[in-house]
Amino acid sequence: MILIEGLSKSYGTKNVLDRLDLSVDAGEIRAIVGPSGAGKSTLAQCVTLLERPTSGSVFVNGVDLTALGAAHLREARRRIGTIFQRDGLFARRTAAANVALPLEYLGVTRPEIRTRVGELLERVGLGDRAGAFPHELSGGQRQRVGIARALALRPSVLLSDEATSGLDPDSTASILALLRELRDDLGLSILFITHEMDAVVEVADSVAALHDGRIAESGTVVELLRDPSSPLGSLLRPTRPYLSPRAGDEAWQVSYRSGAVEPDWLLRLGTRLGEPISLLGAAVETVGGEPVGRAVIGIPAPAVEDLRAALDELGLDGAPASAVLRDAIVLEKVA
Ligand SMILES: Nc1ncnc2c1ncn2[C@@H]1O[C@H](COP(=O)(O)OP(=O)(O)OP(=O)(O)O)[C@@H](O)[C@H]1O
Repeated sequence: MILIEGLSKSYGTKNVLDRLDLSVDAGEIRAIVGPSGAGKSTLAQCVTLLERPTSGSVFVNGVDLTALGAAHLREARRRIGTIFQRDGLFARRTAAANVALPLEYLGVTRPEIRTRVGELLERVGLGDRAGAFPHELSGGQRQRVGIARALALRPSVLLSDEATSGLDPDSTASILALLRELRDDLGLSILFITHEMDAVVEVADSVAALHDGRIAESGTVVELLRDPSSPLGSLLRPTRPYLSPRAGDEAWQVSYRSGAVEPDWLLRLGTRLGEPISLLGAAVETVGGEPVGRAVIGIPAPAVEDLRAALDELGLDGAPASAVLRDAIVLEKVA
């Protein structure tokens, strides 16, 4: 697991990370989001200590990397695999030879390398492309080779910095599925840095938004999506343009508090309030196996007073749509 405590990083007078606390458990994918320049890559580099933190500690599997000397740090880094947006493969080496590289550096014997590389390429679904050169592979396949290479030294932690950025939707989906497999099969702690909110919802268990070098908001993806007042939740699944409410109606955003919401809740709400409720927009989906739903509904003004209690009875949370959208826009601008 990764445990980051009070991590600060400055470049000269510029404070990029400011007393940041963060953890990623074994078998957890934790996403880090934030706009360009928020410090996401700096965070990844501080975890491997490629950038030395100005202060604070980085524990990987209980060992404080900041306290290690050069030799022990080199050894500890083997437990951390990294994948980046650019696959970083050597063009003149085959897929197999690229994956073999970390093992060669370590002096592993040739027969052992052959066996291990075969296993790794199978693991990432490229068992039949061992002899292919990078230019003969698709972007998604090259990224898979990069992942196989990152796994060569059996890391317990994987840092993924924009690994799906620039890939086509199919390749992105296959890389995300592979990351989930690695989380589940190998129990990896995966720090997943991205600016792609759909990828976060697709793959991450939890997510933290970086803002001014600190965590502005964090939580499990499902919790955030279920919280109608969460700016990060609204950033993950932005409310799409919705229909205008009828004259005299107010627009409210509601969300499922749990998976136990009855599918005919809209009808029940109208009956309970004795007023016609209109559906202005909705998205209901399964995230990490959990039902998650958000909708914008139009409520006749006289019914608003009873609305919260009625929503509560149905297992729904609600907030005026304008306030939720305003907060989300603020977070998007500042984060
Ligand atoms: N070696 C460095 N020296 C000085 N400043 C740096 C250095 N590396 C990063 N920075 C600054 O630190 C800030 C955070 O950069 P970082 O690359 O971590 O952001 P990011 O959130 O990963 O951005 P992006 O999404 O564009 O990759 C930026 O203002 C950047 O200019």
